[in-house]
Amino acid sequence: METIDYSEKVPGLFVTHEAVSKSEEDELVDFADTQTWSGLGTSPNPELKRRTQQYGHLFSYRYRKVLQEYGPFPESCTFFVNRILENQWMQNTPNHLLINEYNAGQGIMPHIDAPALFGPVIISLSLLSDCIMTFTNQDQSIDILLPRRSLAILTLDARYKYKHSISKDLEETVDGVTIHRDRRVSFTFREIIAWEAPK
Ligand SMILES: O=C(O)CCC(=O)C(=O)O
Ligand SMILES: [Fe+2]
Repeated sequence: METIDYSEKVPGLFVTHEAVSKSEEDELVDFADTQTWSGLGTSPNPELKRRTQQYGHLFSYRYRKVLQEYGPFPESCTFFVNRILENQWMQNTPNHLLINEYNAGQGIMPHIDAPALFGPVIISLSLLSDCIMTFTNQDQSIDILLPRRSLAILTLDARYKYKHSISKDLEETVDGVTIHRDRRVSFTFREIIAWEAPK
């Protein structure tokens, strides 16, 4: 594992390479593929244009609030939750796991994860494919390579001031490195701090 500090480009952004091994990557993806995916017309969150799974709690994209507590994370993920705490990637035990699947040609629009609902650190594990995450802040746009099996750690400005997005492009270049997008599965761990935003 090696952590790259991108703070000079995007304050509060870190990327830890090889956060999981190849066999752990297989284990996590195999687990996800034995479970039911939602999105693309399937509830909950049928309106999403990509397939997702949620553990710990159920967040509704439509209503912008947490709807239900599911209980502990699946057994297959506990090794990684332990690693999160051992490395202090997050201070508190995550209570929400969002699995996103992006097939080639799928991305995610620029957004900031709801500041009122999710805690100060958002971490996202990239599996199966490299991708570029773009951080935008007013007129700045910074492309960051998230290699397969790396963990992106968003804190401070990277978490609260920059929007993050993933393009739909099948081929992209960052810092002279060209990547080819394939199916990507990400595991995003967050801490839910409130079920809905104060009115
Ligand atoms: O796929 C990722 O790494 C990021 C997902 C994300 O930004 C989100 O679901 O809020
Ligand atoms: Fe996000």
